[in-house]
Amino acid sequence: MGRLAVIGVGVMGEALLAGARRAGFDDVVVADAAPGRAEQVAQQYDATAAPTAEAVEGADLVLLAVKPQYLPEAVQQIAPGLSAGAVVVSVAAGVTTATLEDGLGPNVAVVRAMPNTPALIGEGVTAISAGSRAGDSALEVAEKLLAGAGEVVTVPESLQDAVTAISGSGPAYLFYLAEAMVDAGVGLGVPRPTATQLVAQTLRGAAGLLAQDDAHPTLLRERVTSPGGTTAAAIAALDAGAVRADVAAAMRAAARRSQELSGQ
Ligand SMILES: NC(=O)C1=CN([C@@H]2O[C@H](COP(=O)(O)OP(=O)(O)OC[C@H]3O[C@@H](n4cnc5c(N)ncnc54)[C@H](O)[C@@H]3O)[C@@H](O)[C@H]2O)C=CC1
Ligand SMILES: O=C(O)[C@@H]1CCC=N1
Repeated sequence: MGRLAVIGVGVMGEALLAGARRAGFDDVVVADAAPGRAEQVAQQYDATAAPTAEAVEGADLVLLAVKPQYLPEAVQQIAPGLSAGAVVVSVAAGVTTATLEDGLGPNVAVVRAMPNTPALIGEGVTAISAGSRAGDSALEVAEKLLAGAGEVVTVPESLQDAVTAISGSGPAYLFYLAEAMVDAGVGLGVPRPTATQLVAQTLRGAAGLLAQDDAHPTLLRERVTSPGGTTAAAIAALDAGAVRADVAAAMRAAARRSQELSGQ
């Protein structure tokens, strides 16, 4: 599998590193700008810590997991040390493969990826797109890396802003819904720990039903909704509050922000 370098081991870098270890990558170097962070993560995942510029030396595969705002600096640091033919996978929201290719030079293949935080428990989903110099073998190696963190789908880069709005930011929408449900449950008199347990297991169970073959959200919702019953009353209140339109507006805002980040 060759050597993997992970540049930036914050929330997402650590989640994908855990996945990479599960997928069998056993020669891993990690770097982070925060003092002591790389050493701590290296110890936890049986990897080696190195400064950013040195971490990529001899690496066949490089995972870039720093915030978009800090990416130009990280790219500048790693470009001189990259091996010819290395594959660089970036998870930075809104940063195009063209921008990365400009900064990294002509000798590497770039793959843009949008993962999500359930990667932490191997239940993530990542959408990947090939840059202009990334052929099938580069996509395959990126897929191997990311498959340890969950499912992987390939999309044209033109859809990256949209998939960021769906699955990249998506877990936050569900946590937001969970917070609202717990608070409302407490408002209805249920103790907070019990309300939290009920909401968490309801989301887990509903997600399990949705993940079954041929599952359709509309049919699943209809199965819960008895004529003249409690669910019908709840859904009518959601519709009166235009929640469906609000979800669409929220996702358009996320896609727009992803696009804005491309211009920065
Ligand atoms: N958190 C999420 O749900 C998702 C995040 N992403 C993307 O993942 C990237 C990382 O996000 P998070 O992990 O949430 O951020 P984070 O802030 O938790 O981690 C970023 C890490 O990069 C380190 N860093 C910054 N500059 C560096 C440099 N030059 N060399 C080495 N390390 C450096 C920071 O010290 C930090 O530990 C972002 O580009 C974000 O767009 C993508 C999908 C989902
Ligand atoms: O909020 C963000 O910008 C990152 C990208 C997708 C999820 N978190």
